[in-house]
Amino acid sequence: MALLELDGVSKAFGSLKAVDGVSFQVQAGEIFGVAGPNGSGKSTLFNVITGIPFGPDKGRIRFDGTDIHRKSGNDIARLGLARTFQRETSFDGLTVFENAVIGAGYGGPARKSVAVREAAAEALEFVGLGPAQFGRLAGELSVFDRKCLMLATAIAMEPRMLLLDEPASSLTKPEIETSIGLIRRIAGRGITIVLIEHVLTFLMSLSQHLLVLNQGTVLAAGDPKTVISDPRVVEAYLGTRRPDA
Ligand SMILES: Nc1ncnc2c1ncn2[C@@H]1O[C@H](COP(=O)(O)OP(=O)(O)OP(=O)(O)O)[C@@H](O)[C@H]1O
Repeated sequence: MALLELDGVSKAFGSLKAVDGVSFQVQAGEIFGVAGPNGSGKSTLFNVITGIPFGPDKGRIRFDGTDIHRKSGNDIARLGLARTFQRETSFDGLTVFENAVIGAGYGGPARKSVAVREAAAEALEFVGLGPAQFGRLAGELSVFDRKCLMLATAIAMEPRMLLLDEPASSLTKPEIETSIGLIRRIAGRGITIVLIEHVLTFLMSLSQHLLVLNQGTVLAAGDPKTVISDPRVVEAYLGTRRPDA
């Protein structure tokens, strides 16, 4: 059974159909890539799946067999579905450790405070933010470290599925390489990953399945190599150029 199933999901802003009748399935254990030109509806898709900040207008979304399209973001997170955001998002006036503690306390079944603190510390060290960083204010971190903190906060929730919205944006090439390794290690923890990314090489090196959105609808989906060779994808994504970057 698929871990995540979307069936005819739509979200409009006034007359703009940002997501328009989208259907797909994500299997447990895979890394599933989502690509598409600017404004094609990728982030809106994540918003409606997670209910943060809004759910869909129409359609059905099932997570591990449970209908989630009418649930609150809070309830969806507690079922084991976490997300990160395109922009580095943290409580900048709190420390690195306090941010991760919020994630650890938010998801999963109620845990004792010692277990919450252990989960927070483990998640931070997992992403490379060691104890020396725990007391720093989140707002003082570099872009890369803030992205790592956002990942740690999500991992600390111990989700079954993690939705990553452009984790490589604003990163240098070496940082992108580190991120690829980190995402593989997150998948290695048994967390199913859905990944939005503009950098196609990043998506290609990580994804077992690839879906391309265009103007809110699914343009192509399937094996990544087949999908990026599809002439409709080449045209929609990069004009007449081959999508090689
Ligand atoms: N809250 C909102 N209110 C009004 N319009 C919105 C809102 N959020 C998104 N849109 C519009 O919906 C469309 C899809 O936006 P979305 O951010 O989902 O695209 P995207 O594929 O993630 O784009 P990008 O790659 O640039 O991040 C765009 O036309 C956008 O302007």
